[in-house]
Amino acid sequence: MATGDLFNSNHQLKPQFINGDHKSDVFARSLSLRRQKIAQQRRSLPIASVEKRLVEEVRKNDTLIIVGETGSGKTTQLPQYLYNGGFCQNGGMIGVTQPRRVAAVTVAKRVAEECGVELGQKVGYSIRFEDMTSISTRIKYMTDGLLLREALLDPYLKRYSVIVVDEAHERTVQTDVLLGLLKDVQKKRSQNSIGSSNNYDFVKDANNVKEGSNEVRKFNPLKLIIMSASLDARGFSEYFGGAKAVHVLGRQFPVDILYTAQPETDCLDAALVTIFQVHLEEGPGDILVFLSGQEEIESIEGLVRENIKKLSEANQKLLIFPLFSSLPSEKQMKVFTPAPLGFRKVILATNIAETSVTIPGVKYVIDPGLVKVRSYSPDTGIESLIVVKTSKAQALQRSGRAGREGSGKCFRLYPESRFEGLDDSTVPEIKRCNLSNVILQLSALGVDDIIGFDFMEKPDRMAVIRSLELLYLLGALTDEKKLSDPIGRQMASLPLEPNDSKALILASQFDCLEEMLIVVSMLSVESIFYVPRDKLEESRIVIKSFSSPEGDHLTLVNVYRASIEFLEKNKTENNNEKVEKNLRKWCKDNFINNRSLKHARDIYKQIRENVERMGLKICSCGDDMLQLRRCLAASYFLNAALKQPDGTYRVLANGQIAEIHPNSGVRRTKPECIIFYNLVQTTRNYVRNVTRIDYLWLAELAPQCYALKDG
Ligand SMILES: Nc1ncnc2c1ncn2[C@@H]1O[C@H](COP(=O)(O)OP(=O)(O)OP(=O)(O)O)[C@@H](O)[C@H]1O
Repeated sequence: MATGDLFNSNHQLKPQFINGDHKSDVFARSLSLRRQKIAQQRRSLPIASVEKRLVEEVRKNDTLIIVGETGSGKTTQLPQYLYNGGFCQNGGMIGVTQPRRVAAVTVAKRVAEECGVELGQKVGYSIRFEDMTSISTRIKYMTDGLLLREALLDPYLKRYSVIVVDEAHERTVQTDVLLGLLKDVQKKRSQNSIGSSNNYDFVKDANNVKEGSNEVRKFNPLKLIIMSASLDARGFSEYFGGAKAVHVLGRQFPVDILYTAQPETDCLDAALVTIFQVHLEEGPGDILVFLSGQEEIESIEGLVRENIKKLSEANQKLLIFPLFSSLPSEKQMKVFTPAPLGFRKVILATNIAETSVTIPGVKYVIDPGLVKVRSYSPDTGIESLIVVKTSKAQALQRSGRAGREGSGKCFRLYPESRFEGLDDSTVPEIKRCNLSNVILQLSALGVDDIIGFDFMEKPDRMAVIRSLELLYLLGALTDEKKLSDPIGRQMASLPLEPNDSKALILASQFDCLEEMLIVVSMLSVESIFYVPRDKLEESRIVIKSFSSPEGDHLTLVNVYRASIEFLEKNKTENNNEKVEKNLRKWCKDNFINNRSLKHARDIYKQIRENVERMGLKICSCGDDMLQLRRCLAASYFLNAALKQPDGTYRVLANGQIAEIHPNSGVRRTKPECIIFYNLVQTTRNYVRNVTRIDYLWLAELAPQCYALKDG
């Protein structure tokens, strides 16, 4: 490896001496030490002893199922073995899908480091709104949803010689759709194969045949690998026509599993007690706690902070890091930085840290055994999040996060008898979610018969019908259930939920696309406002200055505009770092989550590029937001609700009763008729992100839904 490569690598090291000529020497030496350590770690992984055999199996089988213990090295090593085994010759790529963004990003970083290359070159990642790849990328980690999107532009996925579907046991809705699609792509590619499966010489011209041309396409066969630590190998093998399954035996380090003697009634309290028990009684090592959501994480965070203060000074060296999906990625990445010497990290995470992720330093896992999942009722059309028990597969993945760099311990906050009673695997998401996005994407891929699509497990018929109805009402599907042109096609090309895509398309007709881009971007991130517990009253007054009496969507526009105005004013600074610093202060003073706002700005930029490419007219409605409200009514008409005499709201489309969420700016004024962005079900039904509309607009702007019923 050339020295230049070493210096380009994406390492975390900092030289210890920084004066004089020693600087680069010391730097190179510590880098070389780290590389030696990594090489040695790689060699000691259980999967290393079967490298040759695995490559051979992939050569011999077009589809292979690989089951191996957590931490055995599947995710990080297999793609490198295949690369070295010649599967990327002449431009083919190895694509590895992950159910979660954080895993795709962190694993890509690690593999780039292991290969000694700069991230984004030979090894890269691609997730929604973030592409870290280049033409040189050969090993690409990505979310399963992203590969689905790629299939829209490249139905034969011809850039890929191998696709690895990692953590397939999670059975996210995207994984399930992807599996059906990959099966089909694989069949089509082998029918038009340029040679045997052993031949991995990509024939350039054959792979560059234009879509839709009459030329005979010739492709390399697509190698497909399905991988997990806790897989129902038989089910997957049957689905793939008796595909071969191989097991990688052994784990690198043992993990002790401990259970409670009795069931715990208060899981949060049990988690809190266990955190301090580990901190005060166990040896060095970081703690990873699995919690069901942001709310639980924030409440435990507060409690841990309070309790730390009660400890002796020597014991106060405990650092807390939250980790959940709506946390901006820079903040998520902080979790992966080692704690300073003498400190212990406690990471409070949702199940985004459950699979594939290695958090350096973690030795202890605390698992209350609960997880928040999507649940969908085809009867009401309401999608909600509910907390359920994990499956055995999930419990296994969680304990697998300890013991990655040495032996570990996992504290399950329930008795062993409960573990025995858990389901083996999680109910596939496709059985419990709104399918409109999936159907839209499949329609764009030419799959019109959703019920007949080769799913590993069929979705609920009623859920399919509901989603078809929604897409039809949005104008995305024709009477024949085919993708409409241009609306449906345009909607499918945007990386958003169907409702949001439709809102953008309509907004260009309502001359408020500029504002709708802001609304959709701001709604794509969670919690634009950040309110510390001890400043509730002060924050309320400040936030009110952005607040629009007409509704929360408009408030979001106000916040965004104010931040842009602030940035414009500071432009003269000519110093980006200073501008960013000023903006951070501005956000802090205004109780705005700086990271969320930045994230929203990035998303805005990307969707704006998308709609520009589609040729939509971008106009601003200025200060008169009437058009924006009308456009919201025209797009989110199924989320319209009317005030009831008791102050609650009745959702017109399905009769559900809900209250306006306490965080909404119109909770007090209670408009007669509202449009909301989402309905969440906790102990009560709450509608969030609410804006006032005129009831009469519904029949005018959404006659397909309201003219007959209420006209
Ligand atoms: N970012 C990292 N920092 C330090 N070590 C890492 C990192 N990523 C991976 N490793 C090491 O490589 C080992 C193998 O990780 P890998 O993700 O390939 O395993 P896996 O078999 O895919 O596990 P899982 O099923 O849990 O995803 C880990 O146990 C750890 O020792």
